[in-house]
Amino acid sequence: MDSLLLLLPAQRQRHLVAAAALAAASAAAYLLLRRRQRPRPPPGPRPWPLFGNLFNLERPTFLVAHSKWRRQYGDLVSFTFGSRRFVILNSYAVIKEALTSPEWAEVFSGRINSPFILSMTHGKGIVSAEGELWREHRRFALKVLRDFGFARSGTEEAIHAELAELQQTLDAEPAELVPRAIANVISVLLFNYRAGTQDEGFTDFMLASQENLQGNNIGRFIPTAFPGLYSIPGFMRLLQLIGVDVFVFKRNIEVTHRFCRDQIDRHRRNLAEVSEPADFLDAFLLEQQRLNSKRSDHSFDDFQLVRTLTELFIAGTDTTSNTIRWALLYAALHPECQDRIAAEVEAATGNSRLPVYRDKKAMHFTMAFIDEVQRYSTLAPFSVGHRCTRDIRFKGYDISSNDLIMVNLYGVHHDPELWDQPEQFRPERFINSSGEYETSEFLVPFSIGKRACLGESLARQELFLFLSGIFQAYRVELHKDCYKDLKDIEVGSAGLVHAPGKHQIIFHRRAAK
Ligand code: HEM
Repeated sequence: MDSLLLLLPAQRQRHLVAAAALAAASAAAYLLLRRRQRPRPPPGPRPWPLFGNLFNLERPTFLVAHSKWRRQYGDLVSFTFGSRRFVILNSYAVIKEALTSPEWAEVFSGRINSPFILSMTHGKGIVSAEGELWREHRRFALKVLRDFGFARSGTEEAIHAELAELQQTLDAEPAELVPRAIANVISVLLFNYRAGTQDEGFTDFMLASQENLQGNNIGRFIPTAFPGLYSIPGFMRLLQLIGVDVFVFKRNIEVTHRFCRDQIDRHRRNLAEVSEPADFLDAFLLEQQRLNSKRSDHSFDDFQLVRTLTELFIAGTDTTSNTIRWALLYAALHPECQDRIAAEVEAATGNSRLPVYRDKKAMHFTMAFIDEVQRYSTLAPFSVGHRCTRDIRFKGYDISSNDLIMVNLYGVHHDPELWDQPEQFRPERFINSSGEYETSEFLVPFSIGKRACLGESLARQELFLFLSGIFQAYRVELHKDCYKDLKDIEVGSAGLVHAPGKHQIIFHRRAAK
């Protein structure tokens, strides 16, 4: 080869050597670039072909992610389920950076883009919407609900109507009555509709919402986790036929949509007589009417309304009522807490009236107890799934816009670097050295950033009024047969909502002093 080269004129020799060097450099650069460009997802357990990490998903995953995976892989973890990758934001620092920093907050504000979910939601509503549609309707909902008195007396009135009834009846049918009372509060705000216990349509609506938030049957995740299988015509029906209930989510959504459509029809029939909106639905229809008279290309259409009502109802019922279930459970396990709350209510009200929201200023222990319940139980352990609106490189790892982002709020609330003995239930951690209630930056049950819970002020008001009102009237006890299952009760469900396991609370009426 060398001798052949020497036969060529000197200039040709130089050209050939230069060309060979160039080719070698290009090949090296190409290989390096390919290596660089191969996506580098956050670390996590090794996936199996086809199934991903299905077999690594010990339940409940949020407990594992917080303790085992964080130790093994760190603050950013990924795993796959089917063909979808999940990325867990696994520490407070990473969550704060992703959801609130000017650089990342907007990018991390997307929602899941699964074709199955989109076939039901069409990307409408607030929870499921993205971009300008989401911003416009989040703003509208916040304004309307604030006008109706989120955190003001309008809501207090609706809560008091339920509370007064609970104080009379709770010892009769407790498991059924608290969720119904909470559902009625949001129903009055949305539809100006308060359901009785015999209202079957409302009960179906409640149960369908409940099942979609709490259910953890694996079948319902299949169409989202395996979009490829979902798009094979008839495959989902085949799974359904062999007993895998892939359509439970869809059936429940249809029940909730039907209920909302009936409410819309009822309101529309009376709209001509409405000058001041009595509820959210009226306010939306009036806005729709106003926009219709100006232009046709607005986003206040009927399906957007159906989705918004459904989402507000679902988001506003099971969340608050399960937080109250956790609170009653911990109060039963720590009886001194309920006595201290009852004493604070008595000092504030003389037990001659129901508690009002401004009483909270003097009820330090009650506020600390509620914070501790929210920390310890963490009702939405992984928040609601987010998505990045574009492919990004974040903290040295690649995250695709198709990845589902899980925000490990449970991990934050049980992080030993942030809390002293986090596995102990201890409301006093929220009482400062002056004996006053003081919350913590690290308590984030409603999440943080642009997507943070829209109903936070309503939820806070409900938790305070319902709990202080219940302990004003009752002392609670866990049924003695439940103690043997206490561990399972406390681990609870592993759906979107973390609900306590099945148990029974007994209500004893407090003796009037
Ligand atoms: C104790 C009760 C509640 C808890 C713990 C809770 C928690 C949460 C969490 C963690 C999120 C997800 C935030 C995110 O994606 O980063 C959320 C979103 C949301 N919540 Fe709540 N929530 C509660 C009550 C309510 C109530 C009463 C309403 C009723 C109006 C409500 C309406 C919403 C809505 C509409 C969203 C979606 C916001 C958006 O996507 O822009 N929530 N909530």
